[in-house]
Amino acid sequence: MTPMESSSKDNDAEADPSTKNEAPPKESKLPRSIQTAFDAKYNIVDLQTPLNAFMSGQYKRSFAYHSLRNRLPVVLTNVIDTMTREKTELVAQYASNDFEKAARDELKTIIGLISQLKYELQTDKAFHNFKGAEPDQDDWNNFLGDLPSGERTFYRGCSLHAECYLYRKLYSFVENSIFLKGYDYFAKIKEQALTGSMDDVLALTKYTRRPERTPKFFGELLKINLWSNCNDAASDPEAAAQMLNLRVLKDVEATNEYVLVDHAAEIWRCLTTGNLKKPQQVDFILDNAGYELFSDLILAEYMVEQGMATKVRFHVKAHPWFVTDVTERDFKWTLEYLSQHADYIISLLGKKFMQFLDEGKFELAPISHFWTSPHAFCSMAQTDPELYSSLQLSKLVVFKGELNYRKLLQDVCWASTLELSTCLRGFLPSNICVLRRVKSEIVSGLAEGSSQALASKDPHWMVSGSYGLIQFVDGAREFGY
Ligand SMILES: O=P(O)(O)OC[C@H]1O[C@](O)(CO)[C@@H](O)[C@@H]1O
Repeated sequence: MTPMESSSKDNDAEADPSTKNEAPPKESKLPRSIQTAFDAKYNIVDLQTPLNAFMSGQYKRSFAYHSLRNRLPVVLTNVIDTMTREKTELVAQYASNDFEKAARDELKTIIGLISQLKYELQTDKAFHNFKGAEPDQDDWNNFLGDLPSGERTFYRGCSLHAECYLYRKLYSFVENSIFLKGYDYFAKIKEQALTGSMDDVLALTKYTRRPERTPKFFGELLKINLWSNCNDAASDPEAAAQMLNLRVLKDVEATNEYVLVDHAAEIWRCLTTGNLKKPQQVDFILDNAGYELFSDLILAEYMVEQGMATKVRFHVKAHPWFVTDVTERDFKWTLEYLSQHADYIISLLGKKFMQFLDEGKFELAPISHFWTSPHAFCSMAQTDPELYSSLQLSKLVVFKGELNYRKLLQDVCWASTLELSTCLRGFLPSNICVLRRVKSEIVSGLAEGSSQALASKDPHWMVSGSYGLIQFVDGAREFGY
């Protein structure tokens, strides 16, 4: 992969190789000699991701390398374990008695395909075309075909492409099966993410039953929402303790020092000015299920009840994705679960959300394969003009989480001081809001000197998940929205 040329240089990226872009090496379990042999074999260079380059596994000191080497193989192993563990249950659920043996054999084949995928990941093999009945097959195959030949493998390519490819391939095995179509190997993890957080859910419910229409309270809700993205625990124990959901609710202001950019006032202004008699739609590009989705629903409820939105549209993933991302089934399951909960106040709220859905105050956007494609968002207007136009109808598009952020920034390590609006490279269907915990070396819009100061305080600040961003880009300034 060729680093993108640019004259601008982020000094902190150059100053100390042990700071800005270093992955957390302490999590590696491999002896040094084996790692070295691996690195030599696959041309891994002992560098951080250069400024203006795509994130890629070829840079050993990057989070991308760490993810490909240590995290993604574990994801695949866990899926294999889940399928093996649930074999009997799955066969009973998906095949009638007559087909039990055939279903068992198919499951075995799928497990074999996943092992093969893991092997390809671990030996930096080339991406393969999709050859089944995938509805988004043409788009994927064209995309893969257009990649420069040197960027078609897991470690040589942009890590956004590699990760998306991995999750898409994984689903294709189930999707192209005879018996297991529709099976979500991540479903139980997602359900547990909610059922295991009911104390947090109850606390947030109580916290938000006082309808304060003030910018201050709205700002608090944005922060609560930002920190609700907690599937990857922060590595800094002090920060981690601060970000526990209940702790956040106890004292939201105490998390301020971890919010690196806070554009809450602009977001408030965007939703409370203009012709409020006209219908006003807000779109949420969702991230994770569990407590995070619950806090999305709470934020959306607030927007609707305070007249900031007449409708909130939720965009979900077309299939299991990045482990905990919300699919349509997860969304509906969540509302169902809440509405039937034994706690009266939670069940009332669940029923209220369902009623919002019936009344059109909440809406599930049509399923789009764009969100599970490898494309950066700057290509949306060309690759999915329909989706782009539908977002143009929105007053505000809220992008949740790390992966959406990486796609907004094309997975490029821009200089940390570059404005978000510049990094979007023309993607601006409407006003944009970003709520994101920083988990990889992709960032924008920081004040001069800020990344250097953070790096000297915590060398892992970019990958720890301890810091967050609440960013806003004003679509009106560009297009008179
Ligand atoms: O759920 P989120 O916030 O999108 O985080 C998932 C992302 O974070 C990472 O764990 C770190 O970048 C990636 O593997 C993945 O892109």
